Amino acid sequence: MMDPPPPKSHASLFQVYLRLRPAPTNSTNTERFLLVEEPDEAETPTHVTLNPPNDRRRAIEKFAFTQVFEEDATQLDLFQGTRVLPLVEGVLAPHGGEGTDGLLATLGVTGSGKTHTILGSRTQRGLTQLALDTIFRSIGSNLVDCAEQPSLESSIQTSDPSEATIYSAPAFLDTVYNDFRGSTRPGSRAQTPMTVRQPPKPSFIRIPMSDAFLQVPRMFPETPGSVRIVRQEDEISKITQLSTPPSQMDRSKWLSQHQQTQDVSARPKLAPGSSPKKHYMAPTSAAKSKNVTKSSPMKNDNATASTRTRLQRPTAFPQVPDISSIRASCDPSAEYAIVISMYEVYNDRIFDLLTPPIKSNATKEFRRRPLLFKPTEQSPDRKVVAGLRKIICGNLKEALMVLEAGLNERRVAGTGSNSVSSRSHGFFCVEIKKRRKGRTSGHWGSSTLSVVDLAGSERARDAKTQGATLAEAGKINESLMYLGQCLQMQSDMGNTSKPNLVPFRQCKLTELLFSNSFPSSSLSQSQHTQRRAPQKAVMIVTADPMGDFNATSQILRYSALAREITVPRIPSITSTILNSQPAYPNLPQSQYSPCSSPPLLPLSSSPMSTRSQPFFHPSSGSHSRTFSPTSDSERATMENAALEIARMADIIEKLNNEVARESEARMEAEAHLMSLEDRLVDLEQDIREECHSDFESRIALEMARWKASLALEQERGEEHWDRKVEVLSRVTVTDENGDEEGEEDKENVLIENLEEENERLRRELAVLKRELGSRTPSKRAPLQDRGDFVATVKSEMAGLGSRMEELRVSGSGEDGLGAGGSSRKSRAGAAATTSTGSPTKKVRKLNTKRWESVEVDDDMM
Ligand SMILES: Nc1ncnc2c1ncn2[C@@H]1O[C@H](COP(=O)(O)OP(=O)(O)OP(=O)(O)O)[C@@H](O)[C@H]1O
Repeated sequence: MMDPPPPKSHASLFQVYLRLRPAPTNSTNTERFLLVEEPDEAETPTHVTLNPPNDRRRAIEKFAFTQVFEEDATQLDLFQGTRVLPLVEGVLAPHGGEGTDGLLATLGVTGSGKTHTILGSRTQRGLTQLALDTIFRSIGSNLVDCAEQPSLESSIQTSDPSEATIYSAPAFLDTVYNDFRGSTRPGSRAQTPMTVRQPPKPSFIRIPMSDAFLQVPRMFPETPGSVRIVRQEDEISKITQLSTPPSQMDRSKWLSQHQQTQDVSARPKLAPGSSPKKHYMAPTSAAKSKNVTKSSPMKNDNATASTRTRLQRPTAFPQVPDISSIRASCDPSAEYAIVISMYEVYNDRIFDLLTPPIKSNATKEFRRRPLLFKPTEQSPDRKVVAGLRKIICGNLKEALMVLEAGLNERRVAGTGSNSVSSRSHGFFCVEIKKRRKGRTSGHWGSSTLSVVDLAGSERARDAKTQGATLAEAGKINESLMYLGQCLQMQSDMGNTSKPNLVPFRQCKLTELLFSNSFPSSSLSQSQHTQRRAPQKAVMIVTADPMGDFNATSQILRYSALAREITVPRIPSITSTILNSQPAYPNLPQSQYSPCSSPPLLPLSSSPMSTRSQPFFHPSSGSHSRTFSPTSDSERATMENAALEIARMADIIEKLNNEVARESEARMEAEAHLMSLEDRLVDLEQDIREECHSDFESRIALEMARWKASLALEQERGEEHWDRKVEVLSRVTVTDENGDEEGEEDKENVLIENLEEENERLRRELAVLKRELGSRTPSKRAPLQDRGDFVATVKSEMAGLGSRMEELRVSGSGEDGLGAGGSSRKSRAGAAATTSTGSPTKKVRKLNTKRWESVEVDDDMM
């Protein structure tokens, strides 16, 4: 017998429970590969054996869990058996002080019943609803009332370490549901989504998300990947079972009431198993948004409120199982507030499920902003999901409606393995805020119960997923692989409080699940904040004992608290030989049985796998053949052969496992690659759009700058030309003045020259006269006789005379006094010159006296 599972008080990070689901009604698989080991009397089962179907050569594995729940276990059994109550008490902290965080998660292959366990079904409450019910009833009158104390909202907001935005439930629900307050309409939990024909996608329909609350159409605008798609047949079958469970009321009455409110008759009735032909879907939010006119009291929602579709108000929730007798203790000296938040981890990013998506300017699509898991100013030592929207709930109904609103936003899709398959890891967090009673301004301490519905691991081949859904599956499998590594590490280490031994920082999911499992060791821990106790965590592994063998065995391998592997039985011929006489004299006889394999050591390295007792395939022993070796040597040969066969079988098994692992890893890698490609395309698109808008804004800026500088240049150019023209005109005026003066100067120079000439001639004349006077009378020839002299003097005098005349004419023209025949022409020219000349121009006048005296002298001669 395998070692017992660790005691319940064992300090593993997670208590791990296994729940087996009943076979689905449409299951064709009849071979059961998971067998529950009979417990000792008065004990609950804790071990299961995994028998490979149709292949007796494969190893038989045995797994230990904290407890195993068989197919007939009810939701209440789970609630009590998985010890949810101590988790609730941990967060309520009945003995004062800060509470202990609790984590309740489900893990399993797709379709194995995780969501059913944690969130329930149409008729049954899940562990989440049961935990909420317990919390509200246990706190009772110690719960604060936001309606009575409006300041509560802000005081809780101030104490919240996660940069959250906090609202009261009525304010939030007003923006989400129609007629939240007023309606008395007898509602059913199963109102029919509006039907819309949608031919292009024939095999799926879109409906609101939760099984438990099918009546609500989508709250927020449709976003890629955020729709819940289910096969119509499932949906029809669900709808026909909605509202009050038929077991609780007369079926015909229920049906007639149901038909009144649901209009089911409008839809085609499907035979069981027939494929859907017509399709309906909830109206798109864009279409519905036109009807939304009521203004929202919530900040930032007004912009989006107009584009959001409101949900139909649920009026009834399942009441089964009834846990009114179960109550957790709470701190009577404290007052409590219950604050709910919801988020999902999708493609390794965290998205708030209670904040509506925002329309992107670039892509015009509604998108959620991913949130960060980080330390904040008020929580430097612990990472928190920062920036969530949190809702203060005053009663169970409000909490359930908030839960429903969030579930509506969670990503789910129909796959080959599950018609309503979760495509993200959903986190539902109930924060218990607590402070001393009567301290109206006191700080609110807080501890959280997180309920996690993990997405199921799946094989692409079985799930028949492709494109984005396959890529999602790749991400899901990858994160579950990391989770598996962490869980394996905890089971291998037995008890580990050392965070560095558990590789939980590899992805968001494991960070969120494990980071509160270790006591904070941060040096930066504030003096005011107490060192928090590590969270208490419960993991419920769900499995279908007749489902996918490979996927189930893989999940069991890494989630079980302990594991033992036994090599397959030796062929019956060998066992028969060995039967006749013990072949292993060193081992006790008690370890053999007539049809057993040799006592090979288990293969697992798990601490619990060191025991040597093998366990056997149920069918072994029934095929024995007798063979009697004749001698010792034959017997020895046969023994060796048997050992060799066992060794070979072991190697083959290992190789088979290796191949299975490798092909699984390859598929995961391929899916991962596809998801990366998708992200790359998205990223490229975003970058292109960003560049485009950036480029456009730069061009616009440059254009504006260019126009401004052009205008400036033009202005400067004009100014420049104006100045040039001005300078030119000034220069022209100056030039004109300069010309007149030059002309005057020239004339003056000419006159001076003439005067000098005149003077010279006079002197020459005087010299000649003196020379003449000093000669003898005989030699003295009259001047008239001297032709050369007379001619020279006469011609010079005539030249001088004419030039003088010219000057006179010019001077008289200036004065306007001159007149007479030949000078008239030059006077006109002079007049033309003086018209542009300076008015102050003065022409020097010839000394006519001297000229006249020359003429007198000439006459004398
Ligand atoms: N214990 C159970 N009893 C009755 N029905 C069950 C049980 N477990 C699961 N089911 C049914 O099986 C179907 C699939 O279960 P569920 O959606 O909970 O699977 P899941 O593990 O959450 O799948 P996924 O990972 O794809 O989301 C549902 O219709 C659910 O009602």
